[in-house]
Amino acid sequence: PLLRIDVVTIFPEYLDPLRAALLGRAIERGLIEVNVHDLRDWTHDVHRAVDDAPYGGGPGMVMKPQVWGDALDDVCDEATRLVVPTPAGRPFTQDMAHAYAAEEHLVFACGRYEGIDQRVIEDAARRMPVDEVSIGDYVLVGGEAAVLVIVEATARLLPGVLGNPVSAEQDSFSDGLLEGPSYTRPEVWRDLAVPEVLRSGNHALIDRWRRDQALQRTVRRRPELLDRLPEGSLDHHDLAV
Ligand SMILES: OB(O)c1ccc2cc[nH]c2c1
Repeated sequence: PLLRIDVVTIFPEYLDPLRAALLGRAIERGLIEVNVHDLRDWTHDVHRAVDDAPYGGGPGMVMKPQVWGDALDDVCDEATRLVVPTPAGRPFTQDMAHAYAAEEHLVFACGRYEGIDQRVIEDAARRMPVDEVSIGDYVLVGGEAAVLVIVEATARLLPGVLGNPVSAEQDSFSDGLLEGPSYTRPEVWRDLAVPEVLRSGNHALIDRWRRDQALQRTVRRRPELLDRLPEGSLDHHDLAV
């Protein structure tokens, strides 16, 4: 496969959606290999315990290092990049999705409770690249949903996974602006008409209109993205928006 993915979790069924739809077909076609492992297969006790009380006190439980260490010893190999979703992680971005799409083997460690004993990450980092990654400024109950997001954003960049190949430059966020509105038939729907310009056939005008819409939307919803635009990417038309 172009990319091998292993996921370690106490809720393997949470990753079933990876086998549906487009990604499912890419797996069937051998473009991507996805293996999901139940962390409890590496527990040592009759209770199959994966968590314990936190040193220093505080609420909740922490996931045991021994269990994670044994699991990652079996699942990771020389080509692995280990990805650990956590609210305390580096923000996951489209650039990181491209970097992950270029990897050979990704292993995702899904935390639950208050997270995984930090020594698991420290120990792994002695042998392989490790990324602690956040998919956004909100807190989930576990890393599994974050893995679904990261895998989808990464796999769609692989050649052959999507029907129409994703041209990176057409991808939203690639010109640094948000995508503007899209329309299809009928021309009028619930007394709402499609903007005239889109039916004009004047493609220079249409491109200009679309860029204006993208700019206006970005100014309104994500003004901070404008600071990150490469120098000179806004022309005098844009600045008039
Ligand atoms: O919001 B998150 O990205 C996230 C990731 C992992 C865990 C583990 C316990 N809560 C979590 C939240």
